[in-house]
Amino acid sequence: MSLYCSSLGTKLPRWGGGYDDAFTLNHVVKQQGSCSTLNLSRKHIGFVSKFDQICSSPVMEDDNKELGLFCDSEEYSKELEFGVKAVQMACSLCQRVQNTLISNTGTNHQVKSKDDNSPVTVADWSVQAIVSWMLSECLGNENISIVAEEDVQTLSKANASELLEAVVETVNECLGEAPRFGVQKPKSALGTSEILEIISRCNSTGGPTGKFWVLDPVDGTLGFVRGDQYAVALALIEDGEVKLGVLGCPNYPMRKEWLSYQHRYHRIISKLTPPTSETWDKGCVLYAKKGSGKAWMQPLVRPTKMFVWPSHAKQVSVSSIDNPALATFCEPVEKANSSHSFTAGLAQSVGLRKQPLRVYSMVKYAAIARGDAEVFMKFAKAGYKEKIWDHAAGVIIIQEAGGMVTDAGGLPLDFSKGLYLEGLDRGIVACSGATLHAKIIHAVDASWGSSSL
Ligand SMILES: Nc1ncnc2c1ncn2[C@@H]1O[C@H](COP(=O)(O)OS(=O)(=O)O)[C@@H](OP(=O)(O)O)[C@H]1O
Ligand SMILES: [Mg+2]
Ligand SMILES: [Mg+2]
Ligand SMILES: [Mg+2]
Repeated sequence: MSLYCSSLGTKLPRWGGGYDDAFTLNHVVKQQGSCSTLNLSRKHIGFVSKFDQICSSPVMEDDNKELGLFCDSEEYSKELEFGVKAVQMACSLCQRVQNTLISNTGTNHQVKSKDDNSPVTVADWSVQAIVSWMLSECLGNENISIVAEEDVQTLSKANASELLEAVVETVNECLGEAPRFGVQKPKSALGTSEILEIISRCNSTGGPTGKFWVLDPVDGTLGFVRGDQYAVALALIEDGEVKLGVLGCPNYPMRKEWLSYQHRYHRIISKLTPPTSETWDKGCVLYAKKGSGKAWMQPLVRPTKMFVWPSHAKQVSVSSIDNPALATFCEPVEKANSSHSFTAGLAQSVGLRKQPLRVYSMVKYAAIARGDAEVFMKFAKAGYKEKIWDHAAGVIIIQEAGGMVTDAGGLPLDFSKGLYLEGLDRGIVACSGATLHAKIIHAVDASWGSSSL
């Protein structure tokens, strides 16, 4: 493997490991055409200048070994690449399904109700099939273990043949597009039993050891069926720690103010910018790798365009606002999912003055990571156990973008205990910075006793 370097980057303002004299080495380009950015501390600066001098000429493999850095920076790089490709493909699938749902060309069989009355749609199962297929196909069948939200019980029922047919058609239509994302499509269309097997293969139960993926195929399904915000969330966990997060937000608006338009949003946007417009109006995929100190955002791949990894990514970081009066806090839309009255009390005691931004799905995590909001709080009813797929991708992306995510006791969320965030203290608090976070944690303690939660 040869590496080429074209420029020495800027001094980093912040360095996760505590170094204050670190640099970014930009544009290290592998022969295969994939790029990465490395963070180098003072002790590596000799190599940086060496790279700078040999600009555009190959670095010998021995140099790479000596640096010992490329191994680090390349850890999980294949997983990240195919995780992002899978989420990009899934977003494109979801957009098609949501368009048919809200234009009423979709029929009732595309949405079902689960035992807990929450909705599940053709898109939830189809995305789970696509991501499961992609990861197995591109990263090797034997290594893949996936924890995911959906199972095939409803789909396999005798009276669900129309639903199953719709899933098979949606999955194959999406796979037909695989070459646009740099992935070979299957030689022939996948059959019904194959698709059921691919979906049900995502039956890992997580835990403290080993490597597994965590997938929420459509997070905020309620928002999805209402033509509003939703997300596709994929994370990689190893030995109980989230290592990668990828969050697709197909309806994330170009202007943050439009986040609060809720279901009216879709109609407004389609009037302002018709889908044929050359200017892309909405949608992004965010991703981050543990310990990199960076989170990235890509636009969604436009229909008919080719996806080239990792081009067009832009770094995102959290807001610098730490004055509660200027901060925006977000929370779930549904009162059943988080107590609006408890967070209203907290907001008042902390001095958050703006109206809460109620948004479906992990788009709330995306809003914090992009710097469009400063606080996210969720306080579910007593007895509700938060699932790992509802948080893993969002947590790592906020952390790498410079923010903080803990439970209401100030402890990190524990992804090592299986399907649930066992031991979660009261609720989840995500903030752009430590000042706001400390104020909220303090306020929770002060008002918890008098709450009805
Ligand atoms: N009772 C209860 N309390 C708390 N949380 C619950 C509850 N029931 C479900 N869920 C999970 O909430 C996920 C959706 O969260 P949101 O933040 O999008 O909520 S909201 O729709 O905006 O109200 C939702 O994710 P999806 O099922 O992927 O949409 C659920 O996993
Ligand atoms: Mg969810
Ligand atoms: Mg879901
Ligand atoms: Mg669900």
